[in-house]
Amino acid sequence: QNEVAFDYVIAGAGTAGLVLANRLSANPSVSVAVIEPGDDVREDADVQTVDFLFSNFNTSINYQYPSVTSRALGSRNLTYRAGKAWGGTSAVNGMVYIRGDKAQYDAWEELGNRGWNWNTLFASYKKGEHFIVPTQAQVASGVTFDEAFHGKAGPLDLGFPLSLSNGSYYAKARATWEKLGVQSIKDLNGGAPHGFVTAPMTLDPQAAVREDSARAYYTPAEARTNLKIIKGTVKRITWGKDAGRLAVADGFEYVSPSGTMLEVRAKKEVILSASAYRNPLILEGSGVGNPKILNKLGIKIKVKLPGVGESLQDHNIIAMTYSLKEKFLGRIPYATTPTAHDVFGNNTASIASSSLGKIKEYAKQLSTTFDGAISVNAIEKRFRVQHDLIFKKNVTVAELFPTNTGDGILAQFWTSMPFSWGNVHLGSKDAIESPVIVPNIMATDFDVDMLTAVGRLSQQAFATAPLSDLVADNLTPGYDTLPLDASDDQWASFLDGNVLNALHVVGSCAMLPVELGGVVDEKVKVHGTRNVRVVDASIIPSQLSGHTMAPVYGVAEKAAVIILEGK
Ligand SMILES: Cc1cc2nc3c(=O)[nH]c(=O)nc-3n(C[C@H](O)[C@H](O)[C@H](O)COP(=O)(O)OP(=O)(O)OC[C@H]3O[C@@H](n4cnc5c(N)ncnc54)[C@H](O)[C@@H]3O)c2cc1C
Repeated sequence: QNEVAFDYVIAGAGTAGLVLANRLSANPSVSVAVIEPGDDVREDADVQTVDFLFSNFNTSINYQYPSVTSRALGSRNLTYRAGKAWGGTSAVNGMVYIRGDKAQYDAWEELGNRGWNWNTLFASYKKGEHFIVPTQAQVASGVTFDEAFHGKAGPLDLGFPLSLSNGSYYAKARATWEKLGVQSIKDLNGGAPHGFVTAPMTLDPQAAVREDSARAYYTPAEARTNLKIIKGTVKRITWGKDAGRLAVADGFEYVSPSGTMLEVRAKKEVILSASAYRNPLILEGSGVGNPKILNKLGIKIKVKLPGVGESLQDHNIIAMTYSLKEKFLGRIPYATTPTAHDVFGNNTASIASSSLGKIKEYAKQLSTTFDGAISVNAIEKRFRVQHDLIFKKNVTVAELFPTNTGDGILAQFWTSMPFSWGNVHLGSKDAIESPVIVPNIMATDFDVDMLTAVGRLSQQAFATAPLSDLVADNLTPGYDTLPLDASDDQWASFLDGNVLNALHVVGSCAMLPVELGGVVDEKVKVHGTRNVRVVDASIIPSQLSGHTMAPVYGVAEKAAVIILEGK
């Protein structure tokens, strides 16, 4: 029992982990095991429902990781969440599927990852996707789409809920956004998401069931005898004999549900797909990371890799609530994705130039936050690429996404490419369940200005006809607290008390060259190792607009091909 061997052993049966499990085990002569602490929840009613309203929060299938307190947030701490189940976070998330801008993917290649660009990822997306063509009734309720952007033969169902709101919300929101200069677009998943549109979701519309990675990728592979999910929590990588200067993994040590420590052997490779929060903990526990941190924790160094756990990037989110004069039934998944110009208007050029002038200062600050783990120059290079995306390549910089609460609208909005990044590390040698997360959000004036401007745009939309015709009142924070003409100071204090992490976390094991703070190379292999790969949100090197689940599926599809090539 203690010495089972498989070709590939994957830590985590989450969003990415089960894509790999399916693709790697497609060949019956390749054996694959996945170690996962969560359960099979494919028949759990709270998971299946497509009426996501945070129903899984604070349940046993939802990790809640408190961050350290943050001075920039008036000493609040934040809660980071993720799914603990087969399917991982895809089993508990909001199901909204948005890929982001072409130029954001091309930047991955510009940063040193050959072959990782929009064109290759677009092909991976389509390979994984089973697009369900909307019904006439859905089209009548505002669904538009471009079939050329979608795959038809993949395992992942993508569609629109049948319970789309049939009231006047869509038409009014669309007209208001057009009045504000944001045009409606047909489909936001072709690399050009700028506009207003109904967003697709990972679901089976007819059955009204969530499509998570367990249903999409594990169910069709379940009968394979060469694929096994083992219940347990990976603690560390076990090492064999080095191959020259490269460390060689020979398996994982993991904790069984009864608390026994067991081992599983990997004949070829181990793969970490345990999330952006947990992969750094497994690497550090295995001696891969920043020597300063490992020494403090009393962990023997196997591979020096200072980028492990750094550059954790999220979106910064705020929600306001509005009561409506009419009640709507059903979902209103309408995304508005503005560019910097939509957000800053005539101030765009001056904000572009003042923030560019401060880039070095931002990089210095962040390098200090990271205790020098990534150099000022490396961060500055990454920031310049991001700044160009925002101001030269005109990618979308924010998203405004309403949710129908039944009584009114939860108007969420977030910024997509902040310059304040955090980190996540192991707190003590054995604390593999408890990431120490430093959020460091809102640490630059640019991030505050950007979220303020997006917030003003959101307020303006709800105050502009014809959408405003539906609005009865702004319930939170209320116009007394934050009037339509609120000053910068009023906004700053509102943000201090209310900004949250959007749970779109990437970057803690970034796919980048070592000099830029990278953890894996373009073959998704941990630098300095021969056979340790990382595949999930943690390797995404720079933030995308939209959400993170779609990118994780695309990344995992592409990574599976690379792994099978064996390079
Ligand atoms: C509440 C919420 C709502 C969201 N809504 C959306 C949305 O609408 N659209 C969108 O695109 N994105 C959304 N996201 C984000 C998105 O779902 C995630 O970015 C994405 O699913 C992450 O995939 P992953 O493979 O990186 O990690 P996960 O899917 O989290 O998989 C990690 C897996 O590893 C397991 N694991 C953890 N530790 C260990 C260990 N030590 N050993 C073995 N296994 C381990 C976990 O149990 C889990 O199954 C949301 C996130 C949250 C939390």
